[in-house]
Amino acid sequence: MSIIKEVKGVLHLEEVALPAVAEKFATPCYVYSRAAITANWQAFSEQLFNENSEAPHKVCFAVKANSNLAVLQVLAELGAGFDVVSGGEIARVLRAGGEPANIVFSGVAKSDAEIRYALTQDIGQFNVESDAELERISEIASAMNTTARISLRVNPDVDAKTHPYIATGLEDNKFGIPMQNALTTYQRAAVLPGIEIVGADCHIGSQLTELEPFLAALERMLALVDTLEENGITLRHIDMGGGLGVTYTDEQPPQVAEYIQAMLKRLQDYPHLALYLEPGRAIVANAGVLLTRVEYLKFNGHKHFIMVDAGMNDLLRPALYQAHHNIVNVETNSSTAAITGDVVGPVCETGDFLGQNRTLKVRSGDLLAVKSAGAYGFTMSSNYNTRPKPAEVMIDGAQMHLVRARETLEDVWRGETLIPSTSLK
Ligand SMILES: Cc1ncc(COP(=O)(O)O)c(C=O)c1O
Ligand SMILES: N[C@@H](CCCC[NH3+])C(=O)O
Repeated sequence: MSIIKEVKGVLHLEEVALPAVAEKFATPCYVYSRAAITANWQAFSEQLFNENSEAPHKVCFAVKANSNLAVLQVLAELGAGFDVVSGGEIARVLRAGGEPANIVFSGVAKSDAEIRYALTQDIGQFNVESDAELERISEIASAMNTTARISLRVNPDVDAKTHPYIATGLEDNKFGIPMQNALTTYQRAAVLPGIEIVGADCHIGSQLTELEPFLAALERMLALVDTLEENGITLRHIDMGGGLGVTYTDEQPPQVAEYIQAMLKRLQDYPHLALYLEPGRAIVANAGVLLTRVEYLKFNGHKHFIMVDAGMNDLLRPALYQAHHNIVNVETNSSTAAITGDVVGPVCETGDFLGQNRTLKVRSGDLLAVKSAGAYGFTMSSNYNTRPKPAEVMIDGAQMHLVRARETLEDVWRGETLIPSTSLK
């Protein structure tokens, strides 16, 4: 869903003019649209939760994409489940009103404390990523006199055809249990105390723009389901992870309906199996922008630089994955000539850019919007260069809610202490 509208030369999110947000909350600043998050969620829920479906399908929002409490609250109120990867993310979901039973817990290195916390909160299931983790969950659950519901996260060895840093389902990746070992690990899980097998899980990567890798992974997972069945292990659901891509520039990922219907069609032969999904990016990426202001323009004789007040510490994706985010003027600027140059931040790194080779009509003081910044934006931000993290604002119709205040310097160095002074002798 396109959330940004131009009204008389000024960009709006829902009914709010973006310059008003910048004026009130300063820049840089993340701005999210509640309506867009809701619509993106509904695209999933309409496919999975309709009158024709009786299977208890679940959509578990991948919290790592955007863990702002208000974002989680909006989704919890819509009935979302949550895919988490840390004890901290479990705590956030609970704080935002999410149901423990709707939480699935992924991650390759869950600590004792995290496992204990998840069991205490009685979360829906652990997505177990190794034999060693399975043994540890069994020990802890047994000692706590409880049972952990588990799925094994299996690595289906499918090429997701995405950036290598965000492909997770290849043999070489650290994620999941190799498919050829899955039966043995399930058989072990079946006899371990404190363990209840409920499903199987995979996640092959992020920002997938083709349907084919999802369907290839599904085939491999269903072959595993058959093998398990032959060996007396019956699953209740199959979790196909997240990964559906979005349009940053001209990508044409499958529509949510097409993606889900293709999987449901294949699952018709398995009426007892519910489908779980873990979308992150598809729910929030295009529901948010990063607002930033131009500080200076510089021309070094052969190249233009547009220096803005947001850097790689605020939005890491361009530096880390050479990701392309469209960058646009918030107010039409007709009085200035266009320049082509790199949009760079204040951080002392050559890789600190938000966009390269962009053509914009800009002057110092102009407001820019970095689009599609709602996923893996704020959640990947840092305090590098002692830069306070930006504010986050949720737009809801004509209202703007500050849902996270910009950090102060005290926030940035909280917990640090000085050592007693040493005097020179
Ligand atoms: C286990 C797991 N589930 C879900 C997701 C969400 O992925 P996406 O944001 O691409 O939907 C990820 C991130 O790649 C993940 O690692
Ligand atoms: N952080 C990545 C997505 C990775 C998802 C984690 N498995 C991105 O910004 O595209």
